[in-house]
Amino acid sequence: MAAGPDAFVPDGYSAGDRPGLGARLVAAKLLSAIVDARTSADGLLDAKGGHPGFRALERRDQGLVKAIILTALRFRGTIDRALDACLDRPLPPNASALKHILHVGAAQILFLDVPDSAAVDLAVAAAGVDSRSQRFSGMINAVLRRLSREKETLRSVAAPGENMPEWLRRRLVAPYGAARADAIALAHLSPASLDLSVKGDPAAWAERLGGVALASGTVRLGSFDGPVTDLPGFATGDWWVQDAAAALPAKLFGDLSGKRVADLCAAPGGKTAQLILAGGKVTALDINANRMKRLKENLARLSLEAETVVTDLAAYEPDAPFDAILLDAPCSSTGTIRRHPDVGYTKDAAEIDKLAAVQARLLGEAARLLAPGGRLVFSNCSLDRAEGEDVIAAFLAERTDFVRDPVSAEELPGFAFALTSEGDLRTTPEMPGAGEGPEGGLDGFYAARLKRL
Ligand SMILES: C[S@@+](CC[C@H](N)C(=O)[O-])C[C@H]1O[C@@H](n2cnc3c(N)ncnc32)[C@H](O)[C@@H]1O
Repeated sequence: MAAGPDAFVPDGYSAGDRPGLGARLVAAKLLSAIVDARTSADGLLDAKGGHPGFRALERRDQGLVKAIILTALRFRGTIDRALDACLDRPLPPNASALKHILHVGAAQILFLDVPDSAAVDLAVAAAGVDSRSQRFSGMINAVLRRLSREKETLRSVAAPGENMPEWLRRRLVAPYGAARADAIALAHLSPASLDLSVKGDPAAWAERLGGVALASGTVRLGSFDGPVTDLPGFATGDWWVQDAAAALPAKLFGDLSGKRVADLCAAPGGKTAQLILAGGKVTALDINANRMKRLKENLARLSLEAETVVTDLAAYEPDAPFDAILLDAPCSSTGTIRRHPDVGYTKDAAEIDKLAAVQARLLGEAARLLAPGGRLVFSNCSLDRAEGEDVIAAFLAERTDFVRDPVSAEELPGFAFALTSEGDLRTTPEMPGAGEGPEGGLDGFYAARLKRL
């Protein structure tokens, strides 16, 4: 039997006794798993494979837990400051369970459309069933009530960088400067738009779905908060979800008609679909069998075909070299924080250095599979130079049989602003995307195109 919200409740008490309590207990528990145990939120907040407590909640409560957690992470700095302003004395050290209960309450009071009284009462009730927090019930009540009274002043973001974990801010200030790091931090506070890559006719799909067609062909629907599977064109396989920036690296190959193409870190297959539609005879490779299963399902829905191989790239020995290779390498994903605000709390600088070494190794493996004269695009969704520009600089310094093949503005209509002086692609979340207002924003991406001499 799956553990329900009662799994977090002591004997003799049922979370079901109090509507909404189960959702708050699960939210506090999962916030702890993310912040203290550095577990990825995606894995926990999955209706099928997620945390048992989350899976056991009603669909509506699952939506609430998701909203609470994403908001609590997005505004973690602001919430910390607001709570500090309402506390008479600092929280006791090691009172992590108490802190999560307060953050769950504060996220609702400051940023979500939940009656303040319910948020306060349920935080007090959540403390009542947690042996470590019981004795703080009175304090929680007083602090959250004060927060509710003063929320108009306390919820504004005091400094652009206050919601960005310090380690990440340091990593971004160095390459981008303080002003751009601040702009990135502010962009992280708004959820990303829903972007679709379409098999054909972006203008018609934009009109049909009520979105806009970007110059790159992406259809942007702005904020969307429902199951994408219900949208026209999903069941018929006319489009797939893909951020506008994530769709750019595969475009750097242009027409692939008649070419042997390898997508070497392929799953779940957004870029594989693009390579097939560009005319390539595509081999999609990935080390992860579960993710490859998703790639196959995605291609089947889109009625697209590729050869699929599940293996470690290091062990792959194809019959012949490839004319074009995409290496969309695993990375820290700091470019996707608008969608995944947990990344700032589950990753750190040491992990970035580790991933940079993995990327360098995978790039070496990809290079041995490319035919002379062939092109290789290296990409990933990190904002960090160590995982992007530095990997390519080190590779080119060592491999004199490869040169950079700079991308020109004409190749990426509407995205000239994202090209570096060396001809690489570099997007960051504060960039315009659709050009203006809330429709703006892009995931952070890096891509470099190389040519084998
Ligand atoms: C960023 S994801 C790829 C996303 C994909 N290109 C897309 O657009 O849908 C990176 C992928 O690299 C795969 N991977 C990591 N290490 C690998 C290795 N040594 N060999 C092959 N694939 C690997 C992971 O399983 C993961 O699916």
